[in-house]
Amino acid sequence: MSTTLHFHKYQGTGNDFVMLDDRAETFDAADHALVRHLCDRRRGIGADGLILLRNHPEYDFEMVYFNADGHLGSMCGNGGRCTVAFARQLGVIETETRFLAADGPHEARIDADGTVHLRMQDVAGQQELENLGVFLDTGSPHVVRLQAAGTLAELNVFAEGRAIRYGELFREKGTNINFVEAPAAPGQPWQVRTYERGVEDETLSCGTGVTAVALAASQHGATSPVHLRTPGGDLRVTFQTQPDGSFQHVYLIGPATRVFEGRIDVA
Ligand SMILES: N[C@H](CCC[C@H](N)C(=O)O)C(=O)O
Repeated sequence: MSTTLHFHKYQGTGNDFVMLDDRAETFDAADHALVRHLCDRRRGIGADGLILLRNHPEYDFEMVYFNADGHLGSMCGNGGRCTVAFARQLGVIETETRFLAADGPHEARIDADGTVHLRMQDVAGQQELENLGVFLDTGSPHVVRLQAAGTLAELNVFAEGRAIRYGELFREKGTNINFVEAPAAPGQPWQVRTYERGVEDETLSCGTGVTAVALAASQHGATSPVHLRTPGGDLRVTFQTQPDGSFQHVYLIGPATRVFEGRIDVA
């Protein structure tokens, strides 16, 4: 007997997600094949990831994020903003919230124009990687690699990202890789293109990725707020740098848009 699954589709700067209202906890989170199918752009709905919104006894809701490969991911910044917008659409929250995600509690608020300010976890610091760039954990693992001026648009992010993700350093757990070009003139944004683990391809934008880029950019003279431009749109990151090199009060700020809702047949 086939059943239908009611879903919503959201996107934040072009990073897109299937959102399921799973407050009744009927979705089997161990069904990786189903998540993969729903995220399939030819046979399913199509998305970079899938998110369950669930009830939680101590928070407004819990966000359970899966990568498009069907496996539970770590934190997703664009998905986090979309989940906040979805929670408001469902009437679970109004304009401010405290919710739980894979990397711990998050606070967020929604502006009148729909912009979501999402507080990220404090970040302990960054690690130098020889001949590669820096590594930071912003809820998900990220390499930040600075590119020479004028080279980002032509870069083969898929091939270069894949080589690092499956290279010796990261093969086992994988990593996301952000390729970055510094602003050509003051007031212009940092440009970012990201290869995402779990999607195993370039996505139009990655929220934890631009967060990592903004923090890394502070070592190259960038000050909060940092403006970032991804192929899918613009984001802002604000933060405070501590004397020990850690980062606190980290916020990812940007849009979260509902695109459509529908039903899909599932076996
Ligand atoms: N797109 C997400 C990142 C998902 C993280 C995932 N790709 C992983 O590390 O497994 C974001 O906006 O932060």
